[in-house]
Amino acid sequence: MLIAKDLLIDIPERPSGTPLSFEIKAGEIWGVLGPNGAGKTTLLHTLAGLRKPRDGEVILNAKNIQHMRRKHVAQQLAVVFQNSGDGFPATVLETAMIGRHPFISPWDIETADDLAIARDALQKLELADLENRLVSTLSGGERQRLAIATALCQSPKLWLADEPSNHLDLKHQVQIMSLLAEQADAGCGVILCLHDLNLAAHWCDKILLIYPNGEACWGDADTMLSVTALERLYDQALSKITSDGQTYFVPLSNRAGAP
Ligand SMILES: Nc1ncnc2c1ncn2[C@@H]1O[C@H](COP(=O)(O)OP(=O)(O)OP(=O)(O)O)[C@@H](O)[C@H]1O
Repeated sequence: MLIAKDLLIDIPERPSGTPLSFEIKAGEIWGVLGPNGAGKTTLLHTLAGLRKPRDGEVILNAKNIQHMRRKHVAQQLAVVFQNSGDGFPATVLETAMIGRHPFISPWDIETADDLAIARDALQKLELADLENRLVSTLSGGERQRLAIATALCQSPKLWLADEPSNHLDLKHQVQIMSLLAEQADAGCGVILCLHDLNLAAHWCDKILLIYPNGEACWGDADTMLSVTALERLYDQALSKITSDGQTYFVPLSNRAGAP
């Protein structure tokens, strides 16, 4: 679905690091992990064709994404940004409908089907009651769910989401990750930037670790999520706990009584 071919992301004044060569296949969930500033967002935007790579290519369904029209890219791929600004004043429903724009001709307006898709997405994200509210009045978690509802309206084959659990309470974190897993089960490819190692351990099939010096490595989640690799990645001592067959990573601190 999406192939990175000898890809070097372009972070000004930083060495190029490891060329990235991997394929995100239908049904896979990839987690991108790394400390603040390592380049996760830059990688996601490069994979989405929003930033030019320093070198190499991103191939979306057999075409170089840099040579594709943005509308054609948006018909296949949705991006959930880390912080979606307000832009111009719009209601929740109007914002969700933006997800239908790649499928609407320049002189056409949204159809009843588009409206039904948007309302269905708002329902799934528990935002139906807020459809007439201005986005500027939403809480952080509601905005995040709206960003995901808008992406859902795009019916993407590929999801690129930058910290999709941002601002979400525990129930909604699980709900969003379940939704993304359902999308993967239905044949989508999913790539997520994550700070939560436990979400990564529970939901991701593949992991890409990206270091501030540009080094990177990737592979199956089981092998990538080792304490040694993660401690080096974050420069932070960790403990790994297994309970009911699930793996959890806990940061260690020196505070008395802390884990
Ligand atoms: N236009 C720019 N000029 C110079 N440096 C930039 C520019 N854009 C981004 N950077 C730097 O590139 C690095 C990677 O940023 P990026 O947002 O990709 O990191 P990240 O891994 O997503 O971080 P976080 O976990 O904090 O969200 C950062 O050090 C950032 O300051």
